[in-house]
Amino acid sequence: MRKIILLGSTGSIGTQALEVIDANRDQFEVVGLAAGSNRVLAEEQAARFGVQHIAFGAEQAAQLVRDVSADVVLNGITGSVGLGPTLAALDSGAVLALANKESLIVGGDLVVSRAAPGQIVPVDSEHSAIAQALRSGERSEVGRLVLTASGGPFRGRTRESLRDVTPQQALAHPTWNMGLVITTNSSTLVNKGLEVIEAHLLFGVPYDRIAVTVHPQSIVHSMVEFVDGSTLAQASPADMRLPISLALNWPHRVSGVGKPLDWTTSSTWNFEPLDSEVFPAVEMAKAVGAAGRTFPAVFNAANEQAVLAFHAGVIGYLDILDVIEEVVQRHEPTDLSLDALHDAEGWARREADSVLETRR
Ligand SMILES: NC(=O)C1=CN([C@@H]2O[C@H](COP(=O)(O)OP(=O)(O)OC[C@H]3O[C@@H](n4cnc5c(N)ncnc54)[C@H](OP(=O)(O)O)[C@@H]3O)[C@@H](O)[C@H]2O)C=CC1
Ligand SMILES: CC(=O)[C@@H](O)[C@H](O)COP(=O)(O)O
Ligand SMILES: [Mn+2]
Repeated sequence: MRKIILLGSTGSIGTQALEVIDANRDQFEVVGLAAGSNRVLAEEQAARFGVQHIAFGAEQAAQLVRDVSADVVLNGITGSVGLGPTLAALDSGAVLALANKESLIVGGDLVVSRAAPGQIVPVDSEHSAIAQALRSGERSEVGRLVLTASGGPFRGRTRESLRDVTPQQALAHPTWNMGLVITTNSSTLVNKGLEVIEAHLLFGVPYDRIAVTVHPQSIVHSMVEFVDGSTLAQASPADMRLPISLALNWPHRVSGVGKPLDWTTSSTWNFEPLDSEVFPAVEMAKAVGAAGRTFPAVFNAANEQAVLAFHAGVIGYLDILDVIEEVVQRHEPTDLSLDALHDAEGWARREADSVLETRR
């Protein structure tokens, strides 16, 4: 029986994790839950799963992780506010099932160096796919990692046609049902940019050997290319319960979590290059990832501010990337420490607010 602490229990990842656990109560026991502001749902979940420890907000979530013993901490909080809980999970010795990619990206080497080998198990579908493909080969035989991107709701559009995009249109993801921030990030391709940095940090592959291809069906979740020209791809229907369950039970699979692909009817899988002129986010993320230090934290913080401003009707859709670019250009990086991160993020949020103020 694995004891699970679930952070972000009220969100898309959190509720799907509880579905997996509910269907496999003989394998998993929830010993702690943390949420943000949705107290009603969190308390209902605690009652349903007999959970005694419940926390609200990121600081309480980190304290919960320090106080309650668990085998696995699933971090499904949104945003870089998840960094404290991520570090607490690593310090506790539990396996960290990581959906909250932002904490790894902003923390960079601070997070990686705190983790024991194999302690971080990715929940993000692309990184779960890569982790699965890597189980069968030597690391020295890896040529490239190829991340798939759905392309989002605006695939094929010109930049000019995106000027008047509404929040509702940006939230119409073609293949996944996710929270507001990641869905918006998928539409701008910022999500894929963050995932390139995430892949570099998780798998230690340099940025010039991490590629992105657009795959609108979201069936192939990513691939590993090996030095002999062979490629291993992981394929399954777009259902996050699969990578969630694998991370909770790593390295073992949980039977019957999802439906396999249907081979009795015709289907087509497409792959196409990313249009980096219209969607520059991946190239921007590669540059900030390679520059390192406080740059990834600033990139992420500026994006978080811009996304909220877009949904509040303060800025237009194209302003999201413009705000990030301007803030990143103005940044003077410092070496990584928790204090430096705190200062850089605070600076980036204030700077983003002042840039977006000029675009009202
Ligand atoms: N959804 C998906 O399919 C995927 C998600 N991810 C990643 O997983 C993470 C969660 O995404 P998703 O589930 O979609 O997001 P949601 O917006 O659906 O859920 C976010 C969760 O985080 C909680 N939360 C927000 N702020 C705080 C805070 N300050 N302190 C504590 N908890 C907080 C929310 O609580 P409340 O609702 O109570 O306020 C909610 O439980 C993100 O990092 C995302 O990038 C990665 C791959 C796929
Ligand atoms: C399900 C998942 O892992 C998301 O991060 C997904 O990748 C988003 O889809 P995009 O490929 O559109 O960013
Ligand atoms: Mn993903």
